Amino acid sequence: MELIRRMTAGNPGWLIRPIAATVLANLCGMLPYALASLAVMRIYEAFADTGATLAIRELWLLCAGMLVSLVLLYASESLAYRLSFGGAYGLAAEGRRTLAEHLRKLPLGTLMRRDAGELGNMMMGDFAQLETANSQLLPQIVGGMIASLLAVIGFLFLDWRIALAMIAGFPPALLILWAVSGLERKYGTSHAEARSRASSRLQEYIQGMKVIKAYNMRGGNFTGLEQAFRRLMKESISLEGRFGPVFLVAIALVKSGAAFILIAGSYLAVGGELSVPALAAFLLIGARVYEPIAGAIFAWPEFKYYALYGGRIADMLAEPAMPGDRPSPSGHDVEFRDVEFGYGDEPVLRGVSFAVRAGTLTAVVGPSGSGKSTVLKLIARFYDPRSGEVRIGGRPAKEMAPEALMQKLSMVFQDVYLFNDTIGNNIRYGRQGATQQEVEEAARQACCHEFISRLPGGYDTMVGEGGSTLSGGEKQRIAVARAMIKQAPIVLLDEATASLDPENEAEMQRAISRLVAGRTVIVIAHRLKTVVEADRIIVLERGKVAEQGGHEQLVRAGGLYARLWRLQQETEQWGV
Ligand SMILES: Nc1ncnc2c1ncn2[C@@H]1O[C@H](COP(=O)(O)OP(=O)(O)OP(=O)(O)O)[C@@H](O)[C@H]1O
Repeated sequence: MELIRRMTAGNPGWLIRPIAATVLANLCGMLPYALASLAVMRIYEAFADTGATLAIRELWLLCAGMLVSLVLLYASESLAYRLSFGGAYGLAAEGRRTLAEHLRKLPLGTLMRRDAGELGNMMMGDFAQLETANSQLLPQIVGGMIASLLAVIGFLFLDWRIALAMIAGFPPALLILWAVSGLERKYGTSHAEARSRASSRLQEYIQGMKVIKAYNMRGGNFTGLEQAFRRLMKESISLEGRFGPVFLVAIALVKSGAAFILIAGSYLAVGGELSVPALAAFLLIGARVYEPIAGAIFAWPEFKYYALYGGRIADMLAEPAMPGDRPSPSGHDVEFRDVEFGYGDEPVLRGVSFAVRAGTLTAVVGPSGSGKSTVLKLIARFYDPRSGEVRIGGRPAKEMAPEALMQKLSMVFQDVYLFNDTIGNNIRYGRQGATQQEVEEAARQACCHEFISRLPGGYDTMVGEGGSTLSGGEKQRIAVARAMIKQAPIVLLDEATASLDPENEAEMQRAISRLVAGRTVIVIAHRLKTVVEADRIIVLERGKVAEQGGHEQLVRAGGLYARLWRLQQETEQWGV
């Protein structure tokens, strides 16, 4: 059951029809042999000295039955083939959709614990392994088992002694397979890990190509990648080398049953207890049974190996989604109450408390690493605090459905990500279903309409993955347009530190002043103007609120803010 759960990534229903069709195909596969054996027996009885006459009509009927059974065999096998592939690919498509949806609901912390390439591998590679396993290996295994079971049951009715001879090699074969299954899982897990690691390292290598070229990196810089490939090679050889011979022995033992049929059958035939055609029929059907079992034995370890990938997907799906199902409240104020938080063991925010009134502008300042971005991430519920509370509109954020909370928030972070889609659609991600006019209006407000209109494809121009075809300033303004079209009442903003050219800088400032007008704004401030105009300034130092208040008040207090202020006047930048 656990194996099925893993192989179907939690959706076993998808395999019922393909398995039923495979069973049907195997039943149909036995039919021509059973009818042929019956015909041979009738002919033998007629010519042997038994006094029976040859029933031509019955023979014709048997021949017709064989023809029909061949047609049925073709029809059922093609049905099983279609359903197996349809089921396996449908299962993978549905599984990928479910996993993508689930990832969206997970806390960012859960995702961050994973290796960068692992989720991509899981989404494409692991599901591809399940496709192969469910479309090719599973029918082979199920078919093999059904065929052998039916043959053994049939033989038991005809002659239990022959049936026992037929399966004489099964118990030692099963014993061997059972004995190695623990070891096989161990080496299989190790191989799957090596494969996934090699894939992640390769992905990292390709993604970092810009830096690799820029710094002319080679040789020793890629020992990690080389080691990952070397380990994969060793694990592959070890897996095949260790277990291949074991399976060959198990198959030889199973097939040794044909020799036992011959010995036991000959003995019975000499004693007059078994007719020669019955012996021939047993050998004919017996040989037909061993092939699918051999196929199943070969497919089984591979299938179990793929189940490791299914297990990784099932484990990911079992990761708890972010809790909270209440709608967001109507208020737009934000409050931190004694918030403690850390990404790992080390605390990053330590007892942070502050309140932001609705419709005001609050600037968060502090030295690099003091926890400013973390504060914004907790408001957006990328993470939940370890203790204390983040409250929005007077209610704990962690009780709210993440989707409901997101409708209240617009975010513009420094590392703007644009999807590999048109510029228009990238703005429309802010509000699905927005009309072209609304998109253009948002772009005008965000001071990017002009440069978009100058592009050859206008709003239909494709943006490279990650926004690689646009300048830093253009990307930021598109992000502002995306936030603008959302019309959310709370805006979280991380001002750009990267210096833009004066024209871009002025446009960006204008775009942002339009975005924040009349909203609750919490901004990581890097610019003098923003700090001075803020209704309230929160000064963070090593994860604690060192001071808070208005600009004049904090300058007079002569604390950290006053020091930062003096430094800022020399460097023109906050967050020193
Ligand atoms: N995803 C993460 N995993 C682990 N540690 C993190 C993560 N993000 C931030 N940190 C750590 O948390 C601390 C606070 O980081 P944060 O980004 O909130 O600081 P910041 O004040 O915004 O810094 P900066 O002004 O340099 O952007 C830092 O020590 C940082 O190394």
